[in-house]
Amino acid sequence: MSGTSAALTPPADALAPVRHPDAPAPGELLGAHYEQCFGCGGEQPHGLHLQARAGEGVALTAEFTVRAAHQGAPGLAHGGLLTTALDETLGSLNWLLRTIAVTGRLETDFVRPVPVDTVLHLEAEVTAVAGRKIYSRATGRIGGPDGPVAVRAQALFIEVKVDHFIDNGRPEEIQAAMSDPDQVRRARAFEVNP
Ligand SMILES: CCCCCCCCCCCCCC(=O)SCCNC(=O)CCNC(=O)[C@H](O)C(C)(C)COP(=O)(O)OP(=O)(O)OC[C@H]1O[C@@H](n2cnc3c(N)ncnc32)[C@H](O)[C@@H]1OP(=O)(O)O
Repeated sequence: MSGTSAALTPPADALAPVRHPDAPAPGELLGAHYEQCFGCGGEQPHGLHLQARAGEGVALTAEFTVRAAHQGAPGLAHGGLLTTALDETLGSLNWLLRTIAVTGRLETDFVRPVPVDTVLHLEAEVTAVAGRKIYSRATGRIGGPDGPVAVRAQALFIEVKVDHFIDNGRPEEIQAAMSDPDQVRRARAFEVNP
């Protein structure tokens, strides 16, 4: 059984999402938005190391291999971890809009257990945009990109400015990020979204 709460249903005046002209080309890897990110960063030893690849329109695919460090029950992925993979995948969609956004709401259906060493094949798309609100959905399959659905999610992301992170993040990490020219360039490129 699954369902979607009213908060994840776009309003009648919501618009179709528009891929930004400078979005990565279809097939291109998006790379990490922050190297310390648990979802996509390369500097988190037990992180998901999720790799997302731009698709057509405002859609993408991603892969994540479940490791022993990601268990909940013996030999099975922790549900919260799978939700994290979905959150990261859905969040990556905002790169294609060139919009900085944070997760406001995320609903997950767990359909099948996911064993350790499984590659989770994710696909996600933005379905609608209403002002600062970005509606999206994602599916995770096992056994191959066309395998059975193991997890699916719907989400609402809310657009924010870079100041959201500067004002709320722990000062040590904010200062380190602000002194990294690559990180600043990535953040500012998003902020000048016309
Ligand atoms: C230094 C460089 C850094 C660079 C970093 C780049 C990194 C990229 C990062 C990637 C990160 C990866 C991903 C992560 O890990 S993101 C991490 C997890 N998420 C968060 O930490 C977000 C925490 N929440 C907040 O900060 C605020 O609540 C936000 C910003 C979301 C909204 O507070 P704000 O005061 O701004 O706005 P508002 O309250 O007027 O709401 C606006 C509209 O939205 C609607 N609404 C809001 N919430 C919900 C809800 N739960 N369900 C349904 N609807 C909701 C609300 O009704 C309203 O609708 P309307 O009345 O307009 O119709």
